[in-house]
Amino acid sequence: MTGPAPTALRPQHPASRSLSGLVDAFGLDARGDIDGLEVTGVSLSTATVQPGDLYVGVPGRNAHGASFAEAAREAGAIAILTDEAGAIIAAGSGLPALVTPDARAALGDVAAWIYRTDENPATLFAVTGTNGKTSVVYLIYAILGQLGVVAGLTSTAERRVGGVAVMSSLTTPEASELHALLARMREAEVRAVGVEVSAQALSRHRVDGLVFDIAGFTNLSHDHLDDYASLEDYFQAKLELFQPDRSKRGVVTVDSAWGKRIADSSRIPVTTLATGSEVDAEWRVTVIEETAERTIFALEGPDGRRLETNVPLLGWFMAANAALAIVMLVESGFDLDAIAHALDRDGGIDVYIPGRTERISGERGPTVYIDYGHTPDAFLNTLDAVRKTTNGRVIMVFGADGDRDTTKRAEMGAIAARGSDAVVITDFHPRFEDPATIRAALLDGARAAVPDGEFYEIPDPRAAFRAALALAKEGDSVLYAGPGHEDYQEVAGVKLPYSARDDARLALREAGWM
Ligand SMILES: CC(=O)N[C@H]1[C@@H](OP(=O)(O)OP(=O)(O)OC[C@H]2O[C@@H](n3ccc(=O)[nH]c3=O)[C@H](O)[C@@H]2O)O[C@H](CO)[C@@H](O)[C@@H]1O[C@H](C)C(=O)N[C@@H](C)C(=O)N[C@H](CCC(=O)O)C(=O)O
Ligand SMILES: Nc1ncnc2c1ncn2[C@@H]1O[C@H](COP(=O)(O)OP(=O)(O)OP(=O)(O)O)[C@@H](O)[C@H]1O
Repeated sequence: MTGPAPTALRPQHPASRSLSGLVDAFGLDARGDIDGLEVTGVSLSTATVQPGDLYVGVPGRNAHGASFAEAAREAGAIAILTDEAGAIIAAGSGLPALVTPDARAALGDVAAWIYRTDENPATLFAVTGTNGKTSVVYLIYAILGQLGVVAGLTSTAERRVGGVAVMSSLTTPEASELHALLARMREAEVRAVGVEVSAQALSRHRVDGLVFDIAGFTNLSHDHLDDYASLEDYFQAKLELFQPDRSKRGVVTVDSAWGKRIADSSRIPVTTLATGSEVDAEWRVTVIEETAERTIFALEGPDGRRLETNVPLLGWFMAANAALAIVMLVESGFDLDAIAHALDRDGGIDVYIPGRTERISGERGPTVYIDYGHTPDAFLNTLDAVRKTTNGRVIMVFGADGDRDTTKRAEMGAIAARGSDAVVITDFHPRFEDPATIRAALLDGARAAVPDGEFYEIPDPRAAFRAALALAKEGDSVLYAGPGHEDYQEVAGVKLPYSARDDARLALREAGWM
């Protein structure tokens, strides 16, 4: 794929360690002369290799990473860590090989050793679930800031060290990048870090070499059935986070049966949280008021502990996300009263989450939200929240990912059709799929659910958004779901520049609403 070069935050002053020390520590089979070699970093991709790095060659979908050993050497790598097949492939590269049966499985501990991330670690918060991970990670980061704690985060949107941020590519970085990031955070005296953990990260060793202090679970619903054979397999991948080799304690939202199963099957101490009054839990969040600007909620816990505050985001689920963030902080040792005091002082949770039900319209005209929702459940919840705060019509714009779970498209179309007064179907990231086929699946789902619905099919997202805006009047809402914080559209292997947020602001100005 072509597009902007990946960026990653690494330690600015890495300490070197001896390569033979690494070989001894992990019982690696060293082939070639490694005498006197010092390693300062580790990378899984030639695109990110820096001088002094150990390059890690793992088998991939398209190639064995070891076939890029020569390029890694040219970029400054001093050796390659790989498997037996990789050692044969890399033999002519001029790099000494450190051989292990499964280099990906070894990577987390190797990266932890190279970056010494087990020394003086920050408190680590992991968040998993189908929807809400990024939001909870940002909420933890924001509340920590309000408590005066220097914090960091890694999410689908950004990696953040104190005030420094870079855009993310994967939701959870590869272990090499994650440990480098944690080392950089230690340099910046970050004391607490929120880490968004995808199921894929757990299945692919990306969070190896770490034990989280607190793991949080939001929810589970239909997604990623391209990566997992069934929802049960996807659930089992997430459940792994709530076991002693991954996390010390857990906080689990038990609104769904999946949450209850996590709480019952985990082998670490777990605290439960529920929304509303239907389900039993130790902590309970109750929504008091939902407006287009904020959601006010109460959180009640054991021993009569209680907090009332607000989050400047739309929807009951953002109150649930905020409650999960607060209970995770309490479980890590922060006092609920101290949190309540900081939030009262600041008039609520002072958070900005890029592209999550982000209201981008001004005082006049229809209310416009740009959202990252790309699952049936996210559509259901955001549409419900928008409907509750809209007097007029709700118009929805969306597309679906190409080369990703195709089985959710009909359901996305159906939910959009049922929840909106008009639907504009457009292109999202077609990738290598035919975009017309993706739109047709969404439209079929919409038409099957609401045969006489008002549907438009407009391939170009800029034109689609303008068409939706032209349908809207004062008092109406436009929900554009999918692109969220992203600044590109991926078509046939190329990332074309496109920010839905910037373009929507431009369209609002063109229409005279801003
Ligand atoms: C399908 C999949 O999992 N792909 C991952 C895989 O890439 P691949 O198998 O396609 O790699 P490949 O092209 O065969 O190359 C093999 C190796 O050679 C290296 N290489 C390749 C070419 C080169 O010039 N130089 C080089 O070093 C590659 O970095 C790789 O290590 O290995 C790469 C790193 O080794 C990953 O970055 C990549 O994740 C891709 C980008 C991905 O999209 N993964 C998805 C499934 C994912 O993880 N998604 C979740 C989303 C969760 C959510 O939002 O809910 C996530 O956590 O992001
Ligand atoms: N607790 C929740 N329950 C259901 N839907 C939610 C919840 N929180 C957020 N959403 C919806 O899901 C979308 C994605 O939210 P968020 O980015 O926080 O989730 P995520 O789990 O990080 O997703 P991804 O891994 O794809 O980045 C939001 O824009 C919103 O539409």
